[in-house]
Parts: sequence; structure tokens; C-alpha cells
Amino acid sequence: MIDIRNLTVAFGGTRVLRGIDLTVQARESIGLIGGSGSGKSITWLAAMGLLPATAEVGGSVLLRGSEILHAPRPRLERLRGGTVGIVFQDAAAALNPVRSVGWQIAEVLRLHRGMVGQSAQDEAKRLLDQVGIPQARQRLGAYPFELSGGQNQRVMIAMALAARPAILIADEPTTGLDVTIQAQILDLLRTLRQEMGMALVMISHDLGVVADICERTYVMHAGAIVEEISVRDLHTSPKHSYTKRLVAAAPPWTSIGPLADHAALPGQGSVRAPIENLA
Ligand SMILES: Nc1ncnc2c1ncn2[C@@H]1O[C@H](COP(=O)(O)OP(=O)(O)OP(=O)(O)O)[C@@H](O)[C@H]1O
Repeated sequence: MIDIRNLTVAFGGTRVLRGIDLTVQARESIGLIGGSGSGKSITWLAAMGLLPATAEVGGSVLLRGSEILHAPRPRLERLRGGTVGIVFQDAAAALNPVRSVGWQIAEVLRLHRGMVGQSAQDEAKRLLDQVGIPQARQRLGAYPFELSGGQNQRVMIAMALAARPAILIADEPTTGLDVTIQAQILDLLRTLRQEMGMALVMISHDLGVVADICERTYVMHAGAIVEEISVRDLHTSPKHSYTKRLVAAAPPWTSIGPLADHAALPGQGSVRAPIENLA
């Protein structure tokens, strides 16, 4: 689906990405984990051609076999088109404050699927239903400021899904939300991936989140990938010292923490356990 080779990024001669190699297969769920400033977001922004022109970008990014790095914008938009959906961390900042959520979803439907009028409204309502917004028909007219943080995050996911992407990139989609809402959003992403057969890239500084939802993960440190590891092997065979430190620091109740049920399979949602226990 995506094949990134030797991706480099520099700003004003200062290197922030040092030769990233990364692949995503159809339908798989991968993590990109690392500390603040390690280069997780820059990797995807560069790969998708979303960095400002001041960024010096090198390497190769194949999307379904076609080179998209440095592709002219119309070609890039055509290639990227409905293939890749992106969910950012801060929904409140990413959504347009002066347009209703129904309008914003309908706009994606118009651009990517040529839908207009009542059929776009009906599809927007169906998408809000799908991401778990109650009273979806009435909510089409709501503005982002009228919704909670978790609901805005769901709207962003609905917008990403509206283009029917084959791959969904979620950049810290639960940061800033309280733990209960975080667990609900992770559940939603897990369910949607299964229902829609999408690949999922989960970018997070939280190893528990990645271990909960992904099958394998890349570990980033200081602008480089230091390890690629299956989530199953995180307990037993992390090789790089940075990965070992991440595993050691994982909260005890997560899929990878010391109290984890080691028989649990990745993606089965053990991060939910403490929330259920607290309820
Ligand atoms: N527009 C820019 N100009 C210069 N440097 C930048 C720019 N954007 C990002 N950087 C630098 O690139 C590095 C990687 O940033 P990136 O946002 O990818 O980190 P991250 O791993 O996603 O961190 P976080 O979890 O905090 O979001 C950082 O050192 C950051 O300061």
C-alpha cells in the first residue's frame, strides 16, 4: 500500500528525519511510536506531501506503486485522493469553525465521491451514525463549538472515512481526551478498520495505545527508526535500548505493562481494562 524508502527531511539545513524506511500493507494496522520531537508527524506529513515548501525532502514514497514524493500537486491529489484518510490530534483546530459538521462532511463527499444534494446529506448522516454520534440527522447542522472534544474527534474520523480511504493515518487521535473517551475512540477505530478493511497507521507517544490496536510497530528516536517489532514480541524481545525503556515505562494495566495478560492478543483492547474496573 505504502512503501517509504530513505525518507529524509531538513529545515534550513538541519536534518529532522534521517532516512526512514517503512511499509504498510493492505489491511494491516501499524504503529509509529516515539517521544516528542522524534519525527513521527513529520514522517507522514512529508510522505503525504503536506509539509511547507521550506522543507527539504528526499527519498521515495510509493503509494500503491506510484511515486508521490515531489509529484505535482494535481497528480498528488489524484493519487492520494480517496486512498489516504488522515485524522489529526486537535479536531477543534482542524475543523472549520464557521461551517456545520454536515457541510464539512458533505464537502468531502462532493470532492471525493461526486455526491451532492440529498444523497450527500444522507451519506453524511450515515457516517455520523457510523462513528457513534447520537441523533445524527439533527447533528448535521451543529458547529464544532457545539460539540464535545470526543464528538469533534468522531466528526474528523467521519470526514476521513467519507472518502472511503484504503488507509487511515491517525496522528495522536486521542491525545487531550479523557481516558474513557480515549478508549471509546480506540474502540471505534478498531471496529471501523475491521468493518471497512482499511489499513491503519497509529501515530502515538503512548506504547499502550499502539500495543492495544496495532499488529506491529516502528519505534522512532531522534529522527530515525530504531526498531520495527511485532506487538506480540514487545514483552520478550525488544532489541533497541530505547524500545526497552518504552516497554519498562508502560503503565502496568496496558497490553504491554507488567500486569498485562500476556495471553491477550494485540488489538483486543486490554487498555480498556482499568476503565471498566473503575466504572
Ligand atoms: N516547520 C518546521 N520547521 C522546522 N522544524 C520543524 C518543523 N516542523 C517540525 N520540526 C521539527 O521536526 C522535529 C520532528 O517533529 P515532529 O512533529 O515530527 O515530532 P513528533 O515525533 O510528531 O512529536 P510530537 O509527539 O511532539 O508531535 C522536531 O524537532 C520539530 O521541532
